[in-house]
Amino acid sequence: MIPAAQVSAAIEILDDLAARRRPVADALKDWGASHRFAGSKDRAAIASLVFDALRKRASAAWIMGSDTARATMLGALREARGQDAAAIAALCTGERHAPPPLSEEERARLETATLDDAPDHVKGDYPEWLAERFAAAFGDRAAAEGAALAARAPVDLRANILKASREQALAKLAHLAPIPTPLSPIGLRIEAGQGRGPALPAETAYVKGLVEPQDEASQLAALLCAAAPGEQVLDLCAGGGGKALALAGQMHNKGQLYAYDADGRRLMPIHERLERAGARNIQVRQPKGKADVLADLEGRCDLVLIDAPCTGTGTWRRHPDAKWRLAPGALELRLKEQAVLLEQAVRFVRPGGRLAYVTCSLLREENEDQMAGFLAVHADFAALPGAETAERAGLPDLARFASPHGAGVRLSPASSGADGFYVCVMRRGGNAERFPLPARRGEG
Ligand SMILES: C[S@@+](CC[C@H](N)C(=O)[O-])C[C@H]1O[C@@H](n2cnc3c(N)ncnc32)[C@H](O)[C@@H]1O
Repeated sequence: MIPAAQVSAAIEILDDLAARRRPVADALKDWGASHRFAGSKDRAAIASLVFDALRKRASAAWIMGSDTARATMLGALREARGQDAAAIAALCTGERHAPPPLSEEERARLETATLDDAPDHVKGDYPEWLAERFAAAFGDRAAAEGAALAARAPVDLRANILKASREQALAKLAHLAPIPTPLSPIGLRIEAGQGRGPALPAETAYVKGLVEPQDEASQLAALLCAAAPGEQVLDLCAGGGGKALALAGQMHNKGQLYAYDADGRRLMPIHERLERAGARNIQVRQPKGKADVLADLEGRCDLVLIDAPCTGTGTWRRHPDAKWRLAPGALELRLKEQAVLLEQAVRFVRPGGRLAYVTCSLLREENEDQMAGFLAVHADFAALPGAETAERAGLPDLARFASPHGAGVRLSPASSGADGFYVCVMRRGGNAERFPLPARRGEG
């Protein structure tokens, strides 16, 4: 397909999304099924255009003065890809499946429209209903934070230190030109291009378990829990096991990690991942109807991790359709689930043990406010200041990400280049001496 035809296809898919309000992956899949002539490179290019249009949906519509699929795509070619009016006009010839030519108004807008007078939620490409919450989280940096969440994300990998050091993983993947991540001592980064990312499942380093895909912020969230070899750890929301695998690495396969999730189906990928990673200290606890499958862990855990269900506002770079599909009701639901989980976790934390609460959200209600609510009724828990959490995890550089709004550490793409994440480690009253010092990081 010629590039202009790819743009036409992207506009068609954006139209479909607007009409049916469904996940972008479904719309792309359906388009592929009904256009079998399109090869994998074309599909990847079209998907990339659609994703860019979704990332910049509000700002593109603002500069074009319209929120039709065509206007959004044309505006995004400028806003996301830096194409000028002449380059966009050259695509819109109306010939051979190309979009129809630019109207005079479209051309003028592409040449001169600016975001100068746009409100923050347009400058930052986030939903208007979240404007107040972004302002509460970031003050006058809300638009800049939103804009960073509307950029493309790099591909981050975690070196699986059970099998290889970061240096060894970098060498094995040298043909992909990875660089070390700036904050995680075990991360590798492959910068984002416009096309397809690396075909990771075909890489020997991946097949052999030397690396796992994991955003740098998610790696840091696990590292900040400072799980130590020999500990008893419960991952209460283990899902596909991303954090559990990182924790097993920290523990050097020593001690025991219990991986549980209320939704047993979400645990399914974990078994194959454990195998590949060579993680031998993880016991998967599958939910079994009403049975209390974690009863034996009561009061025994050195560390309980809640990787909580959340709005995912911190991961919008990777899921740009999610920000427009997020509804206020979903936020309310997540807040309730988080509060329930915090209560459920309490019974497993031994005196002197830690409770780590993690979200990939940037909203205060899901983070600092949720912690304040919990701590207000659990006097036996105390939040470690963000700087101390960083220090104890052997990552003193992260002290600068201590949340300005309360307990915990907050990362965002604008502040750190990684996804948005929030981590709060709390200690339960008791023998503080037993809080172990972290193991040395990065050992192969
Ligand atoms: C953010 S995801 C976990 C991601 C996972 N830890 C990872 O790193 O790949 C949140 C998980 O919490 C689970 N969950 C929600 N409520 C729960 C509850 N009350 N008890 C246990 N798990 C719950 C969901 O099923 C979901 O898999």
